[in-house]
Amino acid sequence: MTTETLVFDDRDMLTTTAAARFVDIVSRAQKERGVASVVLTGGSNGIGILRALAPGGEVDTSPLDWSRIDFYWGDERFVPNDDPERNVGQATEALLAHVPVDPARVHPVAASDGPFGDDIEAAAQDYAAVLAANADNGISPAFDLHLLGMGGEGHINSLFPHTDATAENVRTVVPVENSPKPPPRRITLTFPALNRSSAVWFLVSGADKADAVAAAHSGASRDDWPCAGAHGTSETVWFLDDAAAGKLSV
Ligand SMILES: O=C(O)[C@H](O)[C@@H](O)[C@H](O)[C@H](O)COP(=O)(O)O
Repeated sequence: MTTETLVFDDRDMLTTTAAARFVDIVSRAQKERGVASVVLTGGSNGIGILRALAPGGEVDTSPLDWSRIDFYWGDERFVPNDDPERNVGQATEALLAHVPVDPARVHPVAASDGPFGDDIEAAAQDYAAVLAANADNGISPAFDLHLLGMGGEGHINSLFPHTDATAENVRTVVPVENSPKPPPRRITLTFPALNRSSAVWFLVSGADKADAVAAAHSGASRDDWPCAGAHGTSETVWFLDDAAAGKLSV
């Protein structure tokens, strides 16, 4: 397993470089196995990479077959389907509506007005079942790529410091009822699901993230800094801008 830390002058270079490497990793997986699996994330950089991949964006996506990618989400806000806070809505607007994906391979988390209504536990269990149904081990897929944004206190997906979701070691998907960051109700993949990914990429910009980046690079505990607990089985890559890298010792 390799860990790489790449530092860019600005956020556009960060997302464009990550988008180009997305094309490489996904097209390689498609050559090897036919189908690739990617876990998407929200936040400005998580959506920024999708914009760079969209038609008219900065990156040549011709090596990719969009119809042979399974798309999952690392977390989702448990709000109505048409709420602009839904990560799936933002990803659809940025990319998925503009490329020929296979709708059967797009796996959104249920919304609060979806088939399980307001029952967040049932919705989380349903997403765990979706993962299990698509997994070689019957539990969780070995995703080719899991994208992550990160908050200033080190949260990734909806795994916040000192919470049950961050401590979870068995379930692959859990509900979060009182997220410190609004909206309070979310559904998130946990470390057992995240850490089965082949590649885990952090897309992080801004000086307010510098403490968390430094903590993760110096072996902090995942309970204090959840970002410190995320690793790909083949690679972990930190895509940082200068400001986010500001507290790394070189
Ligand atoms: O669910 C959320 O509230 C956000 O999606 C959040 O988790 C976001 O991904 C990070 O805070 C990074 O955001 P930026 O990329 O905008 O810094």
